[in-house]
Amino acid sequence: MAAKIIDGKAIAAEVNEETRRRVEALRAAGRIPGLAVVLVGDDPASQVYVNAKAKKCAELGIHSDKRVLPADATMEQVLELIGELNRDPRIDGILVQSPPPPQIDEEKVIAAIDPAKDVDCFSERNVGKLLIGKEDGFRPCTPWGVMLLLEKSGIDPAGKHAVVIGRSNIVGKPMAALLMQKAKGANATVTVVHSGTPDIARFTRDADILIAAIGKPEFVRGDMIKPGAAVIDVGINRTPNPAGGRDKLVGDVKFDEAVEVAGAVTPVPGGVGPMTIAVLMSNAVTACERRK
Ligand SMILES: Nc1nc2c(c(=O)[nH]1)N[C@@H](CN(C=O)c1ccc(C(=O)N[C@@H](CCC(=O)O)C(=O)O)cc1)CN2
Repeated sequence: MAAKIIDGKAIAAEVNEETRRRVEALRAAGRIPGLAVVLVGDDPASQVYVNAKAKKCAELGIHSDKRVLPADATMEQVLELIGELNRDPRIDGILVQSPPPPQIDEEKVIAAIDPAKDVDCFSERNVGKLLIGKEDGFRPCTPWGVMLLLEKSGIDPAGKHAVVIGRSNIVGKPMAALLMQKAKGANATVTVVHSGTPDIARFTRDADILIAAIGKPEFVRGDMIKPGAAVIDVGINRTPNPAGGRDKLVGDVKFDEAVEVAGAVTPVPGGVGPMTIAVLMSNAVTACERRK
């Protein structure tokens, strides 16, 4: 039987509706949440994402401040801008679109963001809070988006074997931390596999929940999936369109094969991507709600 297709757009719309209500309540109290989105350079995919963030802010009533620095911007310029945004009382959340150009030390830039405005949850302080289960930091956008997709699709990780493919700071590591947390909607037994793991399929075939975040187009094939598993595809890979025109988007999972084996699967596009932006919006509003 073909797998259930998890509709990330529909679930993101539910999350956004809740965020819109919170914005309305803040505005009624004379407060307007503000999000600053910093793009260094002109990477086409990053431009798509920052524009999508600004558009979603406008839809939800969040003030957005998009700042674009040239591809040859210096560390000093980026740090000066972060300092300005840290001090700006209209700005509750700040993010720097990743990846920045090579001359920019991303770790130093993240460290310069006021942790109370770090709505990406990339800073050492907020990642630390996440690891120890403190809830006064922020929820990492893509991994928390995955947790919501599971919850809203009726997939409870408790007692299940979750396998995360990939160990990036943005997705793999926080994803594993969230899934293993002793909390309602989590409590999974987690394995993380990565480029240094021999025979990845040996682990993925045992996964009740498989999260693919390795950045390799269609890496997960049907024969790597346990029948009935939930397969969440975090990958967004751009490949040339054989028919010409715009690049084709493919995930880290070979969708046509996965759909024949899995119990549930997310598509690309329209799966995890919209959730990333929905959680970011929610985090920006949380930052505003917390501000004295
Ligand atoms: N500072 C950050 N940088 C990056 C993050 C992040 O969370 N914070 N994540 C990714 C990019 N990203 C958000 O920034 C992101 C990626 C994809 C989508 C999305 O909605 N994708 C659509 C397809 C859109 C398209 O490319 O045409 C989908 O999957 O349906 C949203 C956000 C790396 N950088």
